[in-house]
Amino acid sequence: MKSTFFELTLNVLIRIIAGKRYYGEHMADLEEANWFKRIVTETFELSGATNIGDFVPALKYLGVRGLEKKLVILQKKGDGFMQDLIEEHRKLQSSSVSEQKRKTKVEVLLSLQETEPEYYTDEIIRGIMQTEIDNHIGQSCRLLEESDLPKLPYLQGIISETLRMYPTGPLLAPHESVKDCTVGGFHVPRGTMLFMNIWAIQHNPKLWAQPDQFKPERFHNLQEERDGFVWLPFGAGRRGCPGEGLATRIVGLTLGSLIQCFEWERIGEEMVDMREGTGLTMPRAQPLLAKCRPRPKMLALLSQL
Ligand code: HEM
Repeated sequence: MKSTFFELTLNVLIRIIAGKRYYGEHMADLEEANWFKRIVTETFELSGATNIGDFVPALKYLGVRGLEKKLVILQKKGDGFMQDLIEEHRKLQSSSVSEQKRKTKVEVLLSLQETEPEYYTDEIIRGIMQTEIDNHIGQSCRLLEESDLPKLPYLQGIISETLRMYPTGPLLAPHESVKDCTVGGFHVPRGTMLFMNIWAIQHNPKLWAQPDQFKPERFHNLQEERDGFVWLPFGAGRRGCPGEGLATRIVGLTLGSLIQCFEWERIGEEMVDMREGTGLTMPRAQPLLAKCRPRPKMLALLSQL
């Protein structure tokens, strides 16, 4: 499932950015797809790595800057990739682009560049595109649509409960205090790096009844979990995740469609291994393998896709 979901995620991102797809039918250049995949994979690997220089600053002066050097090289690769996309769109724009066509993000940014060239430089456009990257019923005669999601509270509960027990970013992103402050009686000097252990908050038995049990129904009508800062898989506040709306829709639509269209089974008698591996986004220790077959009632619809 991991490689399939990875390809889906890359397709969603590149369709928003440049209006093309890398996997499945009507795919663009395979070499370009692999290059994009490598940049995204490396970004996650390097962002999850510990920079020893952050904890022992003296090492920086001794020249131990391995991670920093790798990040600079990665930034250059990302810049090159984005610049190629910008050039490709420029060429397309100068040929004939129908006004009716829905615009990709690069097209919108390039048209802004025409009106405000001082602000929307190529460098700014590359930065905006990359931020997006760093950072998605029953059996009926139609496929699940985004507009169905608000009517599916249990599906939403499954997603919220999964993000409670297995938060993708268990320590959120590192934050730094801009000035001295006092939090819960503790003095926090300016420039302190803060990690929020949301894994611990979301498993705290004082806040959650039977925290180690998977109970999607606990989220039924429970908006206050969010307001009480006890459910924080997307962080909160000004530096909270700007992709939350997109992510919850894509995850809801993907999971809902997989349940709607297929019957799922484990590959053997053993329960699914839920142990956690290491990495920035808390991957599974063992990628998920599962068996699926189309639901008989969905065969006709699936064969038309
Ligand atoms: C299930 C999917 C996702 C989860 C669980 C998630 C979670 C998070 C978390 C925990 C943070 C750090 C927040 C903090 O430190 O307070 C974050 C930041 C961020 N996320 Fe997401 N995210 C998801 C999907 C996305 C998507 C789809 C995008 C963009 C298309 C995105 C873009 C970003 C960006 C740009 C930041 C940095 C925000 C900043 O520093 O101001 N995320 N995300």
